[in-house]
Amino acid sequence: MLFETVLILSVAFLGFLYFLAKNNKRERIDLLGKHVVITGGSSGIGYDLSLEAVKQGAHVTVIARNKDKLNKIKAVLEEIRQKSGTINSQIIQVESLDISKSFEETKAAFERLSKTAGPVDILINNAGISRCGQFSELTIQDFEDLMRVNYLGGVYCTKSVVESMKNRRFGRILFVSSQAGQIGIFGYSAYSASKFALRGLVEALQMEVKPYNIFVTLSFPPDTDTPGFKEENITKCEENRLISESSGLSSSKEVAQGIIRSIKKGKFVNYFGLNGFLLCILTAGAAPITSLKDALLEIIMMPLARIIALGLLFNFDTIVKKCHKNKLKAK
Ligand SMILES: NC(=O)C1=CN([C@@H]2O[C@H](COP(=O)(O)OP(=O)(O)OC[C@H]3O[C@@H](n4cnc5c(N)ncnc54)[C@H](OP(=O)(O)O)[C@@H]3O)[C@@H](O)[C@H]2O)C=CC1
Ligand SMILES: CCCCCCCCCCCCCCCC(=O)[C@@H](N)CO
Repeated sequence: MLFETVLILSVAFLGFLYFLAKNNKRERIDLLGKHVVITGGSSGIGYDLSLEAVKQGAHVTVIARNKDKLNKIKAVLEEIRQKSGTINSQIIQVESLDISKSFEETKAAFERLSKTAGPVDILINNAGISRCGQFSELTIQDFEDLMRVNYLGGVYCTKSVVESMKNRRFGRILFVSSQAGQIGIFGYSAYSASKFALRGLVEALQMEVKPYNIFVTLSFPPDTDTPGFKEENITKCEENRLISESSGLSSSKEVAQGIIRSIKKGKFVNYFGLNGFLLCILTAGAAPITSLKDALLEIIMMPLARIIALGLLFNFDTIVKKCHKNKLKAK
């Protein structure tokens, strides 16, 4: 009797999850002929994203501020297009724009860019900056700058494309957050907050745009070897370096390829490596279900992820204590 009850309940539970997963099914797409806009596409992760998108046959628009860097990436992209020689009509364009300055300017730029390469099919909100330092050392300007670029910049760009996506009943939007947008760590009070903000935005936005066949993805890369990362390291405090190192260092190429894959599948979250997987389980919260397998893994593994996180937090506390002692000694 007990066996039968457990069996019936398990089947009912699996059926329920299967129904939920099916209800959230996301159509697979490819990039061929799509208009892909990449913010911050002139350096680091964005640079490799632009390369990958052109290789896969998309019309590519790169947005960033510095014109020299934009011209360089444009030349590289033109060369790839010529080598692959698949479609000569593939459009490549660059636009010098500060995404954090004003919504009106951003909107006008997107209107211009859509006239030449067609309405935006895929928007990759990648441009971002980082400032590392203890809360008492960071200035109010730091907090405002990070929020303006990492959060509001993404809002302005997304608002510039979402109406047209809704009208066309098609669109994919990805936001590059960070593992530091899943957990807060020493030195990242300003940075983590600006990346956590994206989570709330994306959960609400996804719920609103799902009926229009628009899917939104949050990407959580670990430390990645880029010009931005090298610059960040100059001022990085010991505590932050030691804690961040526990999640390893990725290459911008592997991160870019992972991001493109997850956009094509329409995943809600995009992670890298075992730590990235565990962090997504730990922070699944109210993330929408995208497959039966993912949902089962989350349900089964959440307690384990919490236990590992507690052990890790203990380790981080030890690092902070040690650094604190060393600083007192140095004084
Ligand atoms: N590298 C890492 O360790 C990790 C990075 N990330 C995130 O990934 C994203 C890319 O990082 P990464 O490749 O290291 O960055 P880089 O500093 O190497 O490149 C940043 C790009 O963004 C552009 N950009 C910066 N500010 C603006 C702005 N206000 N308006 C328009 N474009 C801007 C830059 O061009 P220009 O200066 O000419 O405007 C550049 O093209 C960021 O969101 C970052 O937070 C997440 C996890 C790890
Ligand atoms: C159950 C959980 C286990 C997982 C362990 C995870 C360890 C967390 C380490 C945090 C790494 C933060 C990297 C930030 C990168 C970044 O955004 C900047 N470099 C940007 O320039």
